Amino acid sequence: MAYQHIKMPTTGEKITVVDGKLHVPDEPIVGYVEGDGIGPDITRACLRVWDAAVEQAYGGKRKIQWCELFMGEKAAEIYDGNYFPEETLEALKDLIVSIKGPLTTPVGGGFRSLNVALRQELDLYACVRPVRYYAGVPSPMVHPEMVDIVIFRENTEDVYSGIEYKSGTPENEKVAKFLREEMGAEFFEGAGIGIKPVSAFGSKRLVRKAIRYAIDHKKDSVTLVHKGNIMKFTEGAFRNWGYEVARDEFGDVTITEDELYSVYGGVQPEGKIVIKDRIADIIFQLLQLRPAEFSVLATLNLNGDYLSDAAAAHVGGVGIAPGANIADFVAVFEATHGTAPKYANLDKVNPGSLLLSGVMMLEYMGWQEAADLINAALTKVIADKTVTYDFARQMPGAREVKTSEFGDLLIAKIRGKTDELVAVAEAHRAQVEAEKSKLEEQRAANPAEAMKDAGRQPHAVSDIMHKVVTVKGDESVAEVMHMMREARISSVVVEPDSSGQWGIMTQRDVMRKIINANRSPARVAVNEIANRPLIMVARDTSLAEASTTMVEANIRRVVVGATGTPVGVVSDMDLFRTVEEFGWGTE
Ligand SMILES: NC(=O)C1=CN([C@@H]2O[C@H](COP(=O)(O)OP(=O)(O)OC[C@H]3O[C@@H](n4cnc5c(N)ncnc54)[C@H](OP(=O)(O)O)[C@@H]3O)[C@@H](O)[C@H]2O)C=CC1
Ligand SMILES: O=C(O)CCC(=O)C(=O)O
Ligand SMILES: [Mg+2]
Repeated sequence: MAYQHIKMPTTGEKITVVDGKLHVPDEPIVGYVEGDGIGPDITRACLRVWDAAVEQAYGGKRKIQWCELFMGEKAAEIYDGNYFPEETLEALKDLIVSIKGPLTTPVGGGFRSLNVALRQELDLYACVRPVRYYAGVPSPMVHPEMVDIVIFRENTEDVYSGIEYKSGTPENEKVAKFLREEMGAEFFEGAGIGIKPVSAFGSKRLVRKAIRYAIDHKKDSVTLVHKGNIMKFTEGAFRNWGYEVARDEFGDVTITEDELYSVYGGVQPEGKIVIKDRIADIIFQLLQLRPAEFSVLATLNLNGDYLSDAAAAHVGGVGIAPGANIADFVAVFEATHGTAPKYANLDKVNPGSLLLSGVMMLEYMGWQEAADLINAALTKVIADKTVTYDFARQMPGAREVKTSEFGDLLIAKIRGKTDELVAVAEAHRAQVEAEKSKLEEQRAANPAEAMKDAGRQPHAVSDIMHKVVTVKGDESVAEVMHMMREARISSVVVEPDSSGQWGIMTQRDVMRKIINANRSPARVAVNEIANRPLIMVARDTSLAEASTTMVEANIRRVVVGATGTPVGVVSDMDLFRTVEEFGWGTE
């Protein structure tokens, strides 16, 4: 394509997709947009640091060929009032990987957000925002080092879809009339109306990406964040679709939080990722008070927007909060913050957020060595207490430096010794791991307590069931009695007989059919005294329904089945204990 104002570098090659994988040449052409407000200041500093890191890491063998693209106020000047020229969109698609500074959006009127438009036009459906602690960064938290999360925010739907009808317009009146007269909705006269579309397609592809990330980066959990108690068919559906993706597409590597307690006694099995969910309001508190319990969060668009700025505050603020907008391959990296107009052109703000977005970009390109150098240098410069105003005002004894000076200091570190810096990063990782192991030990020692602690109330049999122990029908009762005593269990499930019926043998059966009958357990096969057919209930059976089943069938335990196979058992004692522990009923 012949560009009007974009100047493609004459050296370097474009990044391509070959056999479903990103192919990055040694001199890739990468797009960048300066952005508005503080954008030019931070972009200028970062370009120098990224180049220095690449040069240092690869001794000149690799080099990024930058191509400036135009959006926002600079574009409007060059393209005669057009803030988002068509050729910028084409170049972003063509170059595949780009990075951008923040862009201004007017509030309450004016043009729609260019940032949101960009994400929708390129279908950059995942907004990925890591939030982690760099040693020495000022924080209002007691243990900021425990914050190590990655937010996967759905980036194309929700209330950001732009389906809004301004109060007083004919369109608003038409929609209001339809909602009132045909849908029976009630709301105040003259209300502005916004629509919140959330689809299975949009939700599932986002959660799929989050789970794949968790697998690739060995993360231990993915938390679905939603306000599904209130917005049942949008936020609640997002949660349900998230669990569906995990179960249907990643069933071999994921377990639910329910199963963590009910099947695995709180001990996370090796290689399995726990899928859990939390309601959106409480997640803000949980991230502050119990950050070690979270690693990957999957959120809808609005919740993710709020949560990423709030989470950033735990580890130094938005000045150090990076992000990426990613489709299947095309990716546009950008800071979490905006244009901070009061600081524009003062050479004052922290370039850390854009800088670390560039680190994510280098990782996306597979240039990990350059990314590591920047991470390490940043840790060291912060440890030296030479920081921009935002950190300096919170760090006693710090020396405030300008944006450009901060860049110079980073470059000096990148060109200096880095072993020491890498050791700091590793020590941090070890500390986070140790905290997670401690939590796991606590969960395993007392799952009910951990469940209560995590704010979870058991509702269904799957929340409180124990894993079933299965025996063969031709084993002798004596052998199975030994095993039951050692394992401290009061029942076993018996494999299907010739007619395909599962059975159960309990301590009570041994009392009634062996001891009372004066028979020798060594001479009797389990099949002879097992009860068939087995009464099985589904995993989502409520505790009240399970209790009714036990009372009506005059049995003391129910077996929980999934697709016809027993997976757990719940006894009357389990119900008793749960009610005693967690309380029950509303009257
Ligand atoms: N992706 C994008 O392009 C985004 C664009 N925006 C747009 O940006 C404009 C301004 O939004 P606003 O709500 O003020 O939010 P901003 O994120 O631009 O700024 C809010 C405050 O955050 C702090 N801050 C932001 N960036 C930095 C930095 N690099 N270093 C240190 N501190 C920083 C400053 O805090 P303090 O005052 O305490 O020093 C600043 O006043 C709006 O038009 C908005 O639509 C907003 C978010 C994202
Ligand atoms: O587009 C904007 O102006 C704001 C977007 C935003 O806040 C975000 O993506 O985090
Ligand atoms: Mg935001």
